[in-house]
Amino acid sequence: MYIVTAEDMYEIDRFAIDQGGIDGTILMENAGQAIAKEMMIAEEKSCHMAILVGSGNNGGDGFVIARYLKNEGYPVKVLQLVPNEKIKGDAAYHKQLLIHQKVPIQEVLTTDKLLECLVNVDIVIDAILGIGVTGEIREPLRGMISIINEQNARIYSVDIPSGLPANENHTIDIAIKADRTYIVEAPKQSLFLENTAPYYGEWKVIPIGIPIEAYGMIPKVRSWNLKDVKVSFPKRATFSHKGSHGKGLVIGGQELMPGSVALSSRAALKAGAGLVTVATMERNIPVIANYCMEAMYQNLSNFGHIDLAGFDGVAIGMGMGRNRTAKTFVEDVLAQEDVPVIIDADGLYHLKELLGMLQERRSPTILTPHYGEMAMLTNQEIETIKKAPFTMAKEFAQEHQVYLILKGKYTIITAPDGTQMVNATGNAGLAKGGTGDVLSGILLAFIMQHESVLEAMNNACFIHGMSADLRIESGQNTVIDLLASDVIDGLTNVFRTMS
Ligand SMILES: NC(=O)C1=CN([C@@H]2O[C@H](COP(=O)(O)OP(=O)(O)OC[C@H]3O[C@@H](n4cnc5c(N)ncnc54)[C@H](O)[C@@H]3O)[C@@H](O)[C@H]2O)[C@@H](O)CC1
Ligand SMILES: Nc1ncnc2c1ncn2[C@@H]1O[C@H](COP(=O)(O)OP(=O)(O)O)[C@@H](O)[C@H]1O
Ligand SMILES: [K+]
Repeated sequence: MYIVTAEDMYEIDRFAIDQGGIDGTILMENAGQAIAKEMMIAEEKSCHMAILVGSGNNGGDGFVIARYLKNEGYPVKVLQLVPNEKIKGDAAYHKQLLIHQKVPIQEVLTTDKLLECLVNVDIVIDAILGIGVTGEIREPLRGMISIINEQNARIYSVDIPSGLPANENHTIDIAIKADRTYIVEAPKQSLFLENTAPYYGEWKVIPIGIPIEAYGMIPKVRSWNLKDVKVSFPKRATFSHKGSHGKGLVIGGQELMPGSVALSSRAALKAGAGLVTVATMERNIPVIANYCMEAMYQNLSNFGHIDLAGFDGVAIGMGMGRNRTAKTFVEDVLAQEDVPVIIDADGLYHLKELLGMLQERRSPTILTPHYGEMAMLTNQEIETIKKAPFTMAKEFAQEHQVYLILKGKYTIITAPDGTQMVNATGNAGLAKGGTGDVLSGILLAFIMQHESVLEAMNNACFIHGMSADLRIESGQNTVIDLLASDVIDGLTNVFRTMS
């Protein structure tokens, strides 16, 4: 599933029409028909539906939906919120089909009239504005959107809640607050942003018959799914030995934070790493070993140099602390260019002063900031990152030539060439200390076992979230009591589904 901007979507449509020879009216028919069918599954025939249409192609989808619902015997009324002369092109074609079918279309041009029309309506189908919205929402639509949001009726939006921008880095003016959105063909960026996602309500993507080649025209942003994981997940060879599965080093865990590296190292082993060594403070070793007795230990009490020779991957920074000596380790590790390095948590704090070293590295560097850490690394406000996470992540990864995992409800994974993936697994149970440490451990195991770093990152994020999801779905945990250690234990159930 590709994730698009409004401009990408228009380009894809154009390709389908110009190169694929599919008429725009057919795409509109496909969209409207498929959405109407979804509505028929979701709603009883006794429901009173009002289909609200605007001037563009989004309104055109609305005319098609009305035709199919009416045909099936649903009591629908079509409210056209713009004057007749504004309905043009493909939308006008589908309006005409509706007229042929003797479906009345009411012109509703004032908020008062709209209020009258919405009395006794159970369901509003919002086909007012799509991805073509620009600037501030103008009257009378502005007032109308406000009124619609105040109704008790359930609201189903077509493609995007009307008024909401499709792209990141736009200010929300006023928009429909949908209960459910039927997204036409491909999710738009705003579906994945904290401030805009809630407007969509539940959502479903409706394919409309665009040829797959059309996606070759746009920058690749895709969501990673279980099928992708199954294809790319490495098989464990029957004659393998512990050396075949990677020798990983976990560095971190200052005196008051032994749990962090304990979680990372145990997660790495549970995720299949062959051998894991933990470099941490001497006093912490017995505590950590109690939780992860399969790991080996190195004493970090004397800050200085750690020789990475012989290791296939390193994860550094979890619970490492922010004192200056800890920074020397990050610097030391980055300078040893031949080993892939994952930098997390306090390691990112120290990295802030070492960003210049990143471009020089010959092996992959993987950074795993959450939004707060990303703001720190880029000298931006958290709100700025939240508003444009795709762009911020891409610019950073390309500038510093790093792999970047921007962690959140939707995690954005970016390669140094700007390729982006979105991971949607995981739930609010993960919003708790230690879950990021677990992700670092899984990542360490996977980068040592996958040929492609990007696939390793995608699979690590997917599986980390899936483990949390399965714990909740199976009833072993709730989103309240889920612990980072439960996510590690849950890996068994995830790997069971991989074969
Ligand atoms: N071939 C295609 O392009 C297809 C498009 N589809 C639908 O078409 C939609 C995009 O169509 P359009 O490009 O016509 O865009 P819209 O349907 O969003 O309509 C844009 C129109 O809305 C009005 N408008 C824009 N900003 C406004 C504002 N701030 N205040 C008040 N009015 C404003 C203007 O009259 C503008 O021309 C998609 O969201 C999707 O629903 C689907 O039918 C599938 C095929
Ligand atoms: N609401 C949420 N829904 C889904 N995943 C979440 C949510 N909150 C956090 N996560 C995931 O949990 C992890 C938290 O990482 P992080 O903030 O670094 O935790 P810590 O540093 O405490 O270990 C990330 O993988 C993030 O994507
Ligand atoms: K809409």
